[in-house]
Amino acid sequence: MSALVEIRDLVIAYDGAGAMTLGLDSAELTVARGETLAIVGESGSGKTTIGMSIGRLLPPEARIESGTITVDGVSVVNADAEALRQLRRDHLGFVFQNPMTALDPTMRIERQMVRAIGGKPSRDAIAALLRRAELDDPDRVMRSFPHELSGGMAQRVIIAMAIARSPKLIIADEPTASLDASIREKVMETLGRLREENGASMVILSHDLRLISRHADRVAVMYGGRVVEIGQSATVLERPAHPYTRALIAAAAGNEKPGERLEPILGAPPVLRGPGLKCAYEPRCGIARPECANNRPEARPVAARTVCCHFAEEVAAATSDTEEARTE
Ligand SMILES: Nc1ncnc2c1ncn2[C@@H]1O[C@H](COP(=O)(O)OP(=O)(O)OP(=O)(O)O)[C@@H](O)[C@H]1O
Repeated sequence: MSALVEIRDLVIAYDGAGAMTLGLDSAELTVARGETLAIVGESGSGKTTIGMSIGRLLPPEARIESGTITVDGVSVVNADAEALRQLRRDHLGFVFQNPMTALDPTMRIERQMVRAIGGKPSRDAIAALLRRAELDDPDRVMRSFPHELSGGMAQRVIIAMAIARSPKLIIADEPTASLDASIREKVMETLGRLREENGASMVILSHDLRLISRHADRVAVMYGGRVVEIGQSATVLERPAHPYTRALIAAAAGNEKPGERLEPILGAPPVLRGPGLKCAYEPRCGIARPECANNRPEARPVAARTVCCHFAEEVAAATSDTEEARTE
């Protein structure tokens, strides 16, 4: 069966104050049916741009320069206003980072749920949906205004809204980042369970590598507006083949050994003013050679994943040696 989402050679530009910035530079991504795919990368790598491009929910200053995006075989790039509305309403569900800004502060939850479900749902139907999102006093929640709920409860309301029309794809942008650390895992579990019950796919945009290692089937690592490594979560996160993925893991909180400090990634991510002609990571890369500054690496299969690095075999071999030494 074909992939649910296919993004090919996508170039998106932002027209800012006097300068053009590329948000995506020939990005490629597929989301399989029923899978959970996490997109990771530093701030500015292009996660939001690629995630929001799936529903063409980009700000007005964004332009799709070239490339294709299809969801369930339908072109998102060429869709007219009505087709787009239908796609967003019937096939996509969104969970954003901050539930308090996603909810309307002036409206009780019941009315907001009615809008999300569509038609004239009964109170029982709304209560059942809230209960599925593990809100055990749905009557009280329905009567409440958003500010009367805790952050975790508000995010569960957003999750209930996101799955209300049984979407084929849930796009979750840092779904637990604004929540208390103690409830993040539980909210993620609810989201994952509802995704599974609905047979939907999910794309999670996140900085939290530990969270996604537990909840994503595959991981796409973005850098400089491209997916530079993509594969099964365990493969990519335990034995990275791109030097940037390796650096991202070494810099991730929770990965420090006792008495050791995290290794920050030196330098800053690029701000792209045009299509890259070389490896965008080259100025920060510890193993860069002249070839990296002269030729842009294209995506290719290496050690059971797809990676854009001229020296991916070398990185993969080094990381699997380290992994073996650690498990011996
Ligand atoms: N509205 C905008 N106007 C101009 N440039 C933008 C705009 N939105 C994003 N960009 C630029 O596009 C590039 C990709 O940004 P994007 O927001 O997609 O990254 P991100 O990985 O989602 O970052 P974050 O984790 O901070 O959300 C960056 O260089 C960013 O500065």
